[in-house]
Amino acid sequence: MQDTLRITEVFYSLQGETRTAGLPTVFVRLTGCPLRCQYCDSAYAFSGGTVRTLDDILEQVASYRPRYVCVTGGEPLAQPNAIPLLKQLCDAGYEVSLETSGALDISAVDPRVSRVVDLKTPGSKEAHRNRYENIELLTPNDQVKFVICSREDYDWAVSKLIQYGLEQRAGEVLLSPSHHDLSARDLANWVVADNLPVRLQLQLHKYLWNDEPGR
Ligand SMILES: C[S@@+](CC[C@H](N)C(=O)[O-])C[C@H]1O[C@@H](n2cnc3c(N)ncnc32)[C@H](O)[C@@H]1O
Ligand SMILES: Nc1nc2[nH]cc(C(=O)O)c2c(=O)[nH]1
Ligand code: SF4
Ligand SMILES: [Mg+2]
Repeated sequence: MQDTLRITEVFYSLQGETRTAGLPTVFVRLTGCPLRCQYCDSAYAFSGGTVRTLDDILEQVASYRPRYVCVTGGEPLAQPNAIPLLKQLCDAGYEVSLETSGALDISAVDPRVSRVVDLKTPGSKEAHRNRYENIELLTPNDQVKFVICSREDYDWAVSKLIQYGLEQRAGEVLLSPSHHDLSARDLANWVVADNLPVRLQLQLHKYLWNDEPGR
């Protein structure tokens, strides 16, 4: 029996988020998530999907001849075979990133992978799922993200930034407005007013293609 994963979609687009925003990237979206963030834009990946072998997934990724590959979901780390998938993508020579909720242990992820760890804010309604042990594992190859729904979420994110010295641990600290909840302009103005050591990130793909799946 070959290793398999349940997959919602594999597609080639422009990375809309994180430090590689704007770069052509293949996305591998794994099916299923144990969280239910109130803002989730990928709820179509909670169920369904197709069971595929790792070899089959790697073959489709290779067909696009990409430089960057992003493994996302759903929650990728909810499937144990996400770990060998990430390793094999690195072995194939891609620059690999992983989008994760931060609710599951990130320690087994190949160190070549840039782990994008979302610290869930109170506005997500899933902040009780944060696994704070993950913070100690972060390296400059990793990124921490806060999706901000309100001024209260922003103040909470600033307190976590200071409490854990996040900008010393991770290569990037990203603040993203929750799409439909908060204007990017308000968040931008708060970041400048407070002179924060963070990067504002917008979801570029939503400006380009709205909220279509597969983009
Ligand atoms: C769909 S999740 C999949 C990976 C993983 N489950 C996680 O939450 O990181 C990918 C990223 O999109 C973010 N996201 C989801 N819905 C969003 C929204 N409405 N506005 C801004 N970011 C959103 C998540 O917070 C997460 O950082
Ligand atoms: N273009 C594009 N960039 C993305 N970056 C992270 C995404 C995600 O859903 O995790 C995503 C996505 O869905 N589309
Ligand atoms: S953890 Fe990620 S995929 Fe799961 S509900 Fe939250 S944003 Fe959506
Ligand atoms: Mg998305």
